[in-house]
Amino acid sequence: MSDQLRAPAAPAAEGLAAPYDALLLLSFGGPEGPDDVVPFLENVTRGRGIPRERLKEVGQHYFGFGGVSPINGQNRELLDALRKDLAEHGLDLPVYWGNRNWAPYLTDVMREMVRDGRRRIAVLATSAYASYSGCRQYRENLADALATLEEEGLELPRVDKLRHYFNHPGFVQPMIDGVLASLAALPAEVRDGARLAFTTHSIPESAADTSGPVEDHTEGGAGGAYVKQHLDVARVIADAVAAETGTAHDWQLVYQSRSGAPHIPWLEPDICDHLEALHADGAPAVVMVPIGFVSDHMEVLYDLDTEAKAKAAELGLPAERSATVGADPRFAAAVRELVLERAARERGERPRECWVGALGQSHDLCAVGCCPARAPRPAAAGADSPYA
Ligand SMILES: CC1=C(CCC(=O)O)c2cc3nc(cc4[nH]c(cc5[nH]c(cc1n2)c(C)c5CCC(=O)O)c(CCC(=O)O)c4C)C(CCC(=O)O)=C3C
Ligand SMILES: [Fe+2]
Repeated sequence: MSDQLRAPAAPAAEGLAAPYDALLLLSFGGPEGPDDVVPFLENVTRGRGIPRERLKEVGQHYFGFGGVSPINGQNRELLDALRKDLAEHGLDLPVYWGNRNWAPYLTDVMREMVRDGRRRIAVLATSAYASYSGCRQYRENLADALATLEEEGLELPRVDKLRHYFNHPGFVQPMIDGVLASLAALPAEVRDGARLAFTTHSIPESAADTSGPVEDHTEGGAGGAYVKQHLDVARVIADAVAAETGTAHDWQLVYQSRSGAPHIPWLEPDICDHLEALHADGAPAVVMVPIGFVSDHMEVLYDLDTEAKAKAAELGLPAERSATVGADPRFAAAVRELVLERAARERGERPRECWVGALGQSHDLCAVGCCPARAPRPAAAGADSPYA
């Protein structure tokens, strides 16, 4: 474990949540039974041009698990962990939960918050990195919800989206422990030679290139913030694992869960192709580390635990999948710290920065042009927000 990771929590953790009077957990949503699957996929893909074949295939992933996505259960566990952590720290901050694609829907929850008298809302999205899907799209969802409340004549609350937490120690440390546990679960004779395959959601190369602040967008498709942030986290985890085990495991960042039309380039290599390459290279074992996912989403249960594990078995390659952060108490504590440090900055104070790796602390407010959409739409909680 590096010294940086041992660092105590930011002093902001002792502060108050003012000006915030509520915390909103903003997530993707998922089906809770077979009848939900098709309407859920229609919600996800409305206007996004995903081929029918791909939708049928993804529907089968959900039906294979009884039509139930793990994501809502994971969010309920996280809510419990957050409420427990806040209560233990004497913070009387109500926590709400709303989704982009399934009940409880964001707009309904925001309406409830307004009726409960909430005026200033801190928002935690269940996506740790910069990208259109993981950041701006949530900001568009917030703007849509505010627009609806405005039409209904309600007084609008102010919403602030908490910064990207990919490099927060409370997000990274549980994953380091997860990798150590997966290495320990491998047969002793292949453990030292095991490779680490860090995985995240593939996105279109064009979306990757334009992810993050404009000054981060690089010429020639070398990748914007999305790839840089994942590489940073992967390096921190690999270094910490090497320090703990005394063995430097070769590692690579690879991708999973590609959708979209085949002629459009998405980030590669895919995890299954990577497993073949590792096998051909004589790797004795692999640990798959889903750093791109906050909890065990369907992408983790199907694309890694089902499909990639089957590929590894076919190759005779011992493979483990390490744990996602989920409702780890250290992550719940990190969320509290994110709220309190932002609250302190909103009050004009300068709380100590809290991050690991090489990229530094992420911005509070997305600048104009950050993670642009293909077709520009209003987005809240950024420099280009039409709302206060
Ligand atoms: C970067 C990223 C994250 C990580 C950040 C974050 O966590 O937000 C993420 C999360 C998720 N994606 C999810 C599900 C789906 N994503 C799809 C489609 C797409 N995802 C994309 C990107 C991402 N997605 C993209 C560029 C598309 C193409 C269409 C488009 O441009 O929008 C489709 C359509 C079918 C398909 O094509 O796969 C489904 C069903 C679920 C729920 C899983 C569960 O039920 O547990 C979660 C958490
Ligand atoms: Fe997705």
